[in-house]
Amino acid sequence: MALALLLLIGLATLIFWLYRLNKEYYVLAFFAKRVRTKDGRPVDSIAPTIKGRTIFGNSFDLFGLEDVEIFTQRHNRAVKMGCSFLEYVKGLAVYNVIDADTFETILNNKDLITKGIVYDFVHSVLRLGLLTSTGQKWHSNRKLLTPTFHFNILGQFIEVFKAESLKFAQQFEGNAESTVSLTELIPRFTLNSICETAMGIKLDDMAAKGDRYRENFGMIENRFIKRMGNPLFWNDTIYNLFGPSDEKIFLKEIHDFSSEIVAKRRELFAQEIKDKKGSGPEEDDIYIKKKQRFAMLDTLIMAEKDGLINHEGICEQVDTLMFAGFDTTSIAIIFGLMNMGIYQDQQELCYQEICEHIADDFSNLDANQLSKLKYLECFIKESMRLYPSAPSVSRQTAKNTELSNGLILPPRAQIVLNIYELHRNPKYWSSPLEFQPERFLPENSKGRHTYAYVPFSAGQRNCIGQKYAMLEIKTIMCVVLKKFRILPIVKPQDLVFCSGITMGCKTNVKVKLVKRS
Ligand code: HEM
Repeated sequence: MALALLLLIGLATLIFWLYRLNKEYYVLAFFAKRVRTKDGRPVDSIAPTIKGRTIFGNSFDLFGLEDVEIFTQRHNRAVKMGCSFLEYVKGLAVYNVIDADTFETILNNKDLITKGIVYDFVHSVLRLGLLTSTGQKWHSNRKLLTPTFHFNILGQFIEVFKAESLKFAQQFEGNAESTVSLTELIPRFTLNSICETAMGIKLDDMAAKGDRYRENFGMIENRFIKRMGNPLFWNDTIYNLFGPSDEKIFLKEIHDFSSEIVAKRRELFAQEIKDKKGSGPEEDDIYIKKKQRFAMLDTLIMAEKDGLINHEGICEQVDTLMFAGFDTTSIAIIFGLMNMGIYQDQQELCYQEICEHIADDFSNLDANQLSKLKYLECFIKESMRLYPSAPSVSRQTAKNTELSNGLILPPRAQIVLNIYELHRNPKYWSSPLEFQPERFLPENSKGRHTYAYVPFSAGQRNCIGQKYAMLEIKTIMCVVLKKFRILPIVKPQDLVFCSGITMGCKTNVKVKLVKRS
C-alpha cells in the first residue's frame, strides 16, 4: 500500500515536472527550447505554431517526401498560415518568416550572421567559403573579395558576357526557328561566363569536364534534399556511416575540377606578371587600369603571397564563387527568357528599348548603355520576384534573441527567410501571381516595404555578386532579343517546382527562337 502510494506520488511528480518542463521545452520534439514573448503575450498571437504530422512536433514532417512534395508542403503551409509561423523540429525551434518587417529585423541584426544548420549539409562541397562561413573568417574574406566586385572590374567582364551570349545565339542563327531547351543550355553559358570572368580560365578545352561538374552538383543537391527530409541524417557521423556512399565520388570530381582551374590560373597569372615586368614601370598595377582583364581569382592568389589566405582557403572561395555564380544566374536567365516568350507585349517593349540603346553589332554594349535599359530591368526584377533563384535563406541564433515583434528566440533557433513566399505575399503585392514588370517603375514602387523584395537578400550578408548578375542577365537578354523573337512553349501552370539548394524546377523549360529578319 505504502509502495503504491509512493509510486503514485512519484508518477504525479514526474507528470508535474514534465508539464512544467513542457512549458519551456517542446518535450516530444526532442526537447526543443520554446520561443517566448517579451511581454508574456501568447506566442501564437505573434507567430502561430503549425501542427506536426506526428506527436514529435514537426520533426518528421518532411520524412519520406520527395523534393516536389517538400516544395509543395512548404508552400501550402505558408499559404495556409498567411503569416510567419513556428515549427519545432528535432530539438530546434524553426521560425518561418514570410513578412517584410521580420525580414528587415533579421537581415539588419549584426548578431545574426551565422547561417542555419542546413548549410552544414553543403560544407562537404563548399567547405567554409564566403557563403557558408561565419565570424572572423567570413569578415576577413568578405573584405578581401569585395574589391573584386568593383564596378570597374565588372565593366570589363561585359566583353566576356557578350562573347558567350553571341556563342549561345550562334547555335540557332542558321535556322529560321529553333526549339531551345533553356534548362539544358543556359547553365553551360553561365558556367563558361563565371569561369572566364571570376577564374580567368576559358572552359573551351574543358567543356566536357564543365558538363560533368554541373551534373555532379545536381547529384549533391539531390542528396541535400534527402538529408533535409530525414532528421536522423542531420548528424554528420550518422550520415557518413549510413548515408549514400557514392557522394564522395561526386565531391572528388567537383573539387578536382576547381583545383584544376586554380592550377591553370596560377600558371597564366604568373606568366602575365612576367610578361608585364618587361613592358615598363606603369604596367605594375595589375588590377584595374590594364587593357588586360583581371580575374577575381587573381586577388586570392595575390593574397596568398601576403599570407592572408592559403591554398585550401583559395579552393573554398573558388568552389563557392563558381557554385553561387553559375546556378543562380542560370535560373534567373531561364525564367527571364521563358517569361519573354509568355508575355509578348512586354517582350516587344524590351525589344524596342534595346534597339534604341544598343547598336546592331553590339559594339556599344557596355555598362553605361545597359544602365539605360530601364524597362528591361523592371522585366528581370519581376521575373525574379516570381522565380527567385534562392527561394529561401536561413540563419541561426547564438543566444536568446529578442525581435522587434516581441518574440524571444532561444539559442540555436533556425530562422528561415522564405523569399519565394515573401515575393508572393498579397500584403505587399496586388494580384501577386500576375506578371507585371510595371510594378517596379519608380512611381509604382513608392510606399512599398523596402524588404518586400529581396532576391539578393540584404544587410551584411547580401549577395556579393548582384551587380555582376544583373550585367550578365541583361547582356544575354540584349543579344537574344535582338537576334530572335521568343515564342512560348511552356506555361507558368506547367512548371513543377521542387526543393533544392536553389530554386528547383522539374520542368524542362523550352522556348521557340524565331530569327528576326
Ligand atoms: C541572379 C543571380 C543571383 C541571385 C538571385 C543571388 C542570390 C543570393 C542570395 C539570396 C544570397 C544570400 C544567401 C544567404 O544568405 O545564405 C547570396 C549570397 C552570395 N552570393 Fe549571390 N546571387 C546571385 C548571383 C551571384 C553571383 C553571380 C555570384 C558570384 C559571382 C554570387 C556570389 C554570392 C556569394 C559569394 C554569396 C555569399 C555572400 C556572403 O555571405 O558574404 N551570387 N546570393
